[in-house]
Amino acid sequence: MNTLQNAILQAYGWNTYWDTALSHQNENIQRLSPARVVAQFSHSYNIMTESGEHSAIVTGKFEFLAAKRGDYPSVGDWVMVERLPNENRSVIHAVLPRRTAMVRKAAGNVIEDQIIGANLDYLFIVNALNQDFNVRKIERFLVAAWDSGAQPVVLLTKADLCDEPENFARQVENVAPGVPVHFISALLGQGKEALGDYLRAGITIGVTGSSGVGKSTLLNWLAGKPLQEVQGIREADARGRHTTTHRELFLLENGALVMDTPGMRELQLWEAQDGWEHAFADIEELAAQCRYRDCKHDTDQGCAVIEAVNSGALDAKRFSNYKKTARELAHLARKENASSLKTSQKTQRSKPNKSKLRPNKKAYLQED
Ligand SMILES: Nc1nc2c(ncn2[C@@H]2O[C@H](COP(=O)(O)OP(=O)(O)OP(=O)(O)O)[C@@H](O)[C@H]2O)c(=O)[nH]1
Ligand SMILES: [Zn+2]
Repeated sequence: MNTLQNAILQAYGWNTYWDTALSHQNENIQRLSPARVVAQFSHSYNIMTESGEHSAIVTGKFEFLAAKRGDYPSVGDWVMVERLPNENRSVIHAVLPRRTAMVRKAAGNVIEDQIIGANLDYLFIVNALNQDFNVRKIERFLVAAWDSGAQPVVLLTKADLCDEPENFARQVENVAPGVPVHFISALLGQGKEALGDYLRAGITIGVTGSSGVGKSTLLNWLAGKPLQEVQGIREADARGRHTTTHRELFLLENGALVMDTPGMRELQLWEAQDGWEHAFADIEELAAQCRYRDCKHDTDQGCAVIEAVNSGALDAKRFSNYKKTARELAHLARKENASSLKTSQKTQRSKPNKSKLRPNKKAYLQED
């Protein structure tokens, strides 16, 4: 069938990009049907197929071949499935290569990447215009956004509580040159028009920000109704009772898709070397002018960064956040090296790119 003509797949974001991506997969994968993951449970998924919502599990072979947590499907992924005849169930054979991915490194004894949202076009970074306003937090969410490949957009909510929002916007612009900043008041219903640029048919948007900044309020306001109720397709279960389908990817009336996963709500620290360099590009630029190439920016011995802090050209707080983030990333990197060393000693046969967190450009699991 022509997947580009299917109204459901199209509504969930299937387009020529994905059609081309699929054409690069092998024939066994091409024979399957595409579907998008709309919710994730511990051992199963809800997916949107060309004939509506199904529950799904991965095949035994998929499980066998999966080397790490990030190989498994995640909300927002396009998966290739076999639909079981006369049932609202499917089995997942493969994940199409992710266009963007929000990756969280779970720091435990073993570092495992966790995909908390796939194929986002935009990441809305939400911060409130009250005493919770925190430009350092925005900086860190930006690292995550740049690293994921999604385009960041800063939304300053609760604008009704603030007399001079422009002051706050300037602070954001200082740490995030070029990143759009918008004011929102869900209370007064202000600021929706500016979001029209992002909320377009087939575009997927993630929402992140600390607890209480107004994410749920924002999402419900954008949807026009409480989201879980909007999308909660009521289905009869075996006993004939009604249950509401759990969702983490929602289709709004204007055609945009919004992702609201528990993991994305409160991002921890990110494995995010690339994103970090991008978020602190100004400091990296200064660092290039330090006298010593391995300058740690601790003493002012020819250190261009310290010099900039002393002269006021660089905000001391921004510099301290830079150092703090650097230390945490270094700590995670050490842990990762230690754990991948352990794994390779244990198995002796190395699986490709095991410790690499960036998404592969090939489908995670290929049928033979
Ligand atoms: N004054 C004002 N209050 C708002 C606005 N948006 C949200 N709030 C309030 O802020 C509080 C927190 O809002 P939520 O939407 O629950 O925040 P959240 O970010 O979803 O919080 P978590 O669910 O903990 O992640 C609620 O009491 C909202 O009514 C706004 O635009 N103006
Ligand atoms: Zn230096």
